[in-house]
Amino acid sequence: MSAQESYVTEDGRTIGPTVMEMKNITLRFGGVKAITDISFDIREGEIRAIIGPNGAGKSSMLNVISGFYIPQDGEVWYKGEKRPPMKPYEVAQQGIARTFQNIALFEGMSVLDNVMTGRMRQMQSGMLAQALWRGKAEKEEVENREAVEKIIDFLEIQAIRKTPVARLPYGLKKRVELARALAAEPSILLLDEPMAGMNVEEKEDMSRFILDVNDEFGTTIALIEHDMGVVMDLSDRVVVMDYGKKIGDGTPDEVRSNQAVIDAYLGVAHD
Ligand SMILES: Nc1ncnc2c1ncn2[C@@H]1O[C@H](COP(=O)(O)OP(=O)(O)OP(=O)(O)O)[C@@H](O)[C@H]1O
Repeated sequence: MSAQESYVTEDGRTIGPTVMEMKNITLRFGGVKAITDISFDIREGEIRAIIGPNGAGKSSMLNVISGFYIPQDGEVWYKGEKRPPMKPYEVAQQGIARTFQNIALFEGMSVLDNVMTGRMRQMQSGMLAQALWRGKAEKEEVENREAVEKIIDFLEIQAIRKTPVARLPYGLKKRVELARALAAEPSILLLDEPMAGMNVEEKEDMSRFILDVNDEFGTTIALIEHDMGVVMDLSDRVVVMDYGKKIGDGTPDEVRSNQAVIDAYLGVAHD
């Protein structure tokens, strides 16, 4: 499949051309090489997982994609253009939203207000415009509320929309974080270990919501995950990292039968 071609998956979803490309990325922290010469692409509309054992470099890679880290070597290409070094907020403005492994919500604020903060990118009118031209600001406010309410409905969190986040159980907080990221209407949604710390039921719920988001909104999703099992049913393609290197890349079936991947997960010594 060429980078420009689209294809239809077995379950009838259309996967488009390449939207993001990591080319020969190397990232060091002092003497530690967290990522060594890794290349892979992300296609429009796909669910792309990056997996690997502890310390493999997954978080580092997610942080390169989201602009938190600038790699010493390599290039990030987005929508056909090489991305210059950017601040994380600039990357977010380009339509790349993320969630965090350790939930980063405003605990004292309600679910609704937390999700509203995800709309910052869409809020055009500044203070002056609001003062001079109330109509525009009001129209925007209505649009923002409508978009947020749609997401709240979609993720089935209506019942807790007024509840302060601090009072919610872990699994629901994760869902609120997903809602906030979605409120930005991202082209690419980055999920940092979305299932970490969840019980089986919460994992099943989160998997379903990730699939539904991808299906309903056509959002491209890249996620990192430690646990190989949970992503295999979810992902179209999987990158496998180990000790900062890419050791596998392909469909879940291809990756599952890759000997280097099996060895890495069984903890077989490497040279
Ligand atoms: N800020 C940092 N400073 C120094 N070394 C770091 C930093 N962040 C990561 N590393 C090192 O880079 C390597 C890759 O770490 P990274 O957190 O990216 O792996 P990971 O696959 O996400 O691991 P985990 O599954 O445990 O979260 C590790 O050796 C780690 O100690």
